[in-house]
Amino acid sequence: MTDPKEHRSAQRHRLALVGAGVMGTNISALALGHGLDVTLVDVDDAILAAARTTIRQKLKHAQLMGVLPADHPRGTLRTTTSLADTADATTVIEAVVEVAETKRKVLTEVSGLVAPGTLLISNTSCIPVDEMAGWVVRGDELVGVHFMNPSYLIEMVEVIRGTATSEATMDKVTAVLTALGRKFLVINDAPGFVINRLLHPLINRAAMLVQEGVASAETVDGLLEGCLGHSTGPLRTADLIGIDNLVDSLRVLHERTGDPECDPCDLMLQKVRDGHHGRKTGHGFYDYR
Ligand SMILES: NC(=O)c1ccc[n+]([C@@H]2O[C@H](COP(=O)([O-])OP(=O)(O)OC[C@H]3O[C@@H](n4cnc5c(N)ncnc54)[C@H](O)[C@@H]3O)[C@@H](O)[C@H]2O)c1
Repeated sequence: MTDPKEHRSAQRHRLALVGAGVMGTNISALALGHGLDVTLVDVDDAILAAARTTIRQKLKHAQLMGVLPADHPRGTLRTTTSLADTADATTVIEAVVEVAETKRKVLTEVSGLVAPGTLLISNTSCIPVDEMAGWVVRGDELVGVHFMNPSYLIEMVEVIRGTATSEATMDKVTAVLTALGRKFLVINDAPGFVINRLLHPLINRAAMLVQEGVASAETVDGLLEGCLGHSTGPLRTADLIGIDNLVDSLRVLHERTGDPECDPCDLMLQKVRDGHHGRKTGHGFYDYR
């Protein structure tokens, strides 16, 4: 049975999510499944209609996998194209594309709309929190939370504390992540944080091996799964993340670290030009059609 205290705690949070793509739909399903009401914002109604279908499928999947609180009443989903509808949220999660200019616009506008004390989370993959803190009205209320994909299946998240992030903000993010049933580890700020500073160059290198004809995608993944115990190889992971998002994230990393391993390889760039972005378009390193 649902613990009434747990349910009341979920009702205390009003979540707004900006960006209804791969991660916006993942985090919405996680939140709704844990009883939190969600306002989901994106730029047009067609994206929001597709997102509603995806969220329904993800909730069904999460339920079948037994990862949602049993008998927990679901939260309510509201979708909108107006950022002004984030104004009454207690927490806003930004999950738009990994392009600094887009994140800057959204974060600046949202931070001007919400009341002081509203928790601002960015689901950034690589853009440092300190960089984003300069774009918002109250940098101490911003924190990075790197939710994993699929968000409802992977319990652990990476929390990035910026230089300005206050203790009160850390208390609020702890409360939200607890309501979402997530475990977390806190790290200091840096481009790509821990996970993507390690994962993204690995994926780039794996794609380079395919590009150079050393091995097929299946073989690269098969070796990392069979020899190193990865649950899914780097190229299947690339298809799940979205190759367009990976290329954007690698560019962010390359610009900010100068690491040549983060310069996106030709094969990934070609896949983006061809519209082969991975699972979300039906084709990437593998065919899903
Ligand atoms: N894909 C992953 O596995 C993954 C994992 C962790 C973190 N992230 C990060 O999460 C964020 C979102 O990634 P994604 O994979 O969901 O990207 P996506 O491309 O699937 O979705 C991004 C969404 O943002 C929307 N958007 C763009 N500009 C907007 C605006 N001004 N207002 C409202 N919505 C806007 C787009 O229409 C799109 O629906 C990125 O920062 C990414 O790096 C991604």
